[in-house]
Amino acid sequence: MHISRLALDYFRSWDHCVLDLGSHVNVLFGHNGLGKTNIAEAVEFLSTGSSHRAGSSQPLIQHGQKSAVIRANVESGRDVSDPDISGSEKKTGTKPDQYTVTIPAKGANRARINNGPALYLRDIVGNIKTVSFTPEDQWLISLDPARRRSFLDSAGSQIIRDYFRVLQKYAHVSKQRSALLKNIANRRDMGSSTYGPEGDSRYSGYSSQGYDSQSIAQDYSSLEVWTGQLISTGIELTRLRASICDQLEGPFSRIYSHIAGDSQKATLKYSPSFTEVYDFPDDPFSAISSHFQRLFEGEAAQARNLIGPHRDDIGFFLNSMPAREYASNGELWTLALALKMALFEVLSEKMAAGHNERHNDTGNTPSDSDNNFHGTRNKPILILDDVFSQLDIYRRTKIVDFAAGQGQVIITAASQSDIPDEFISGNMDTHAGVELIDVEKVRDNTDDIWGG
Ligand SMILES: Nc1ncnc2c1ncn2[C@@H]1O[C@H](COP(=O)(O)OP(=O)(O)OP(=O)(O)O)[C@@H](O)[C@H]1O
Repeated sequence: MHISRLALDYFRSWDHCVLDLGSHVNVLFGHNGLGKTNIAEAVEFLSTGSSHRAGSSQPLIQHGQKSAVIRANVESGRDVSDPDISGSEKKTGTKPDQYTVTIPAKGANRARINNGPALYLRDIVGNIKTVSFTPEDQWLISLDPARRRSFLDSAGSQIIRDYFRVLQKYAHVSKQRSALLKNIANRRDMGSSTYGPEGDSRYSGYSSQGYDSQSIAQDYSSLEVWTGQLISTGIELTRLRASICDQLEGPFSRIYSHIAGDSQKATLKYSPSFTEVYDFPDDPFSAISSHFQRLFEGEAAQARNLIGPHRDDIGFFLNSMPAREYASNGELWTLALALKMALFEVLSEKMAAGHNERHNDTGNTPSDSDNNFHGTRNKPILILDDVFSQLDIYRRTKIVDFAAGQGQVIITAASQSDIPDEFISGNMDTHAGVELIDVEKVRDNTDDIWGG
């Protein structure tokens, strides 16, 4: 799988840009602040529906614009006999699929494949598989849990088809519930006297001033509804995340030992907020519901959801010791590299399995062109965003070795001298050549030459 052409309109610093990419190594170079990472980020967003640099899609839209658009021609080497993934027409050639994603300042993100119907972003997330290595990886294991959740979400959205939908639903429910808790907290603050209609202890703490018993009852029943939805969606998300961690753990441990030496044992452990999903696997709902009841006073006082998958984490252990507390900087880096490489391996296996399934379904044997494509077709796109200037020679070599013989690789660097020689000279075990892309020239290219 690779992107042969990428076009951006009003995406971050780009007014318009059209960029042709090669099927193997693409080196995007140019001075600081030119927009290289923005290009890599657009590919990441197309793939995962999120960006490791932004908590929402708002910063992706150029200042002052109403929307941003990402378009990509995606070559997946689909057979002539494979159904068109947009469902709109039967393909008769090997034309790429054209993906278009529109990110509006207001309203839901929209997507389209070829001339198919308008879709939601969630309908296409995970179709284009990518794994990004970024300078921020050095903090992935050691700093705040939000980074590890973001990794889990990016991995989950690509490994499990339904993951992104469940994640979006959970985010929505969690936002509604915390807004309601804020209302409750505000109303409680409106006065000091305690109000308890018909002596119902559930309402203790509510103020009687400016807040009638009907509103209190309404708040309370809304809270029960949102709590129920938070629990059921949260259980679903927890189970999906547990499955993602299960799938990553084996490759992660093996790859870490391969890099750091056989005596070094690294493990990872999913640490869900809803521990009840493990403690009461048959019926976690009632146990979590009781937990929420016990937390009500705290939630109302702090006006936020105190438990749920938005508090999840992954623990990393090195020789049974928690890596956050014991690992050296170098080891933390290596753990992150091994984690990303493990994701790459899991995604490659999924792609190969999907490819074989399609052939089994159609009864077709792979064509010659398919066999030629096979090496890159079943590999995610590898994004190496400004990593080489940050890495020591040992880890640089590990990444170079890893990228050799993979599918499409998109590398960004401020200077060509940051790129290891192996990439520039193209003497790796490559399927195609190396494209050197001067981003300054891309910036100059504002004509709309998108041809599809
Ligand atoms: N929403 C936005 N609207 C306009 N400009 C933006 C927006 N978001 C980011 N930028 C600009 O994009 C530029 C950064 O681009 P990017 O991070 O891609 O640079 P880079 O070429 O990767 O640089 P470096 O080599 O320093 O990493 C900054 O000048 C920033 O101000």
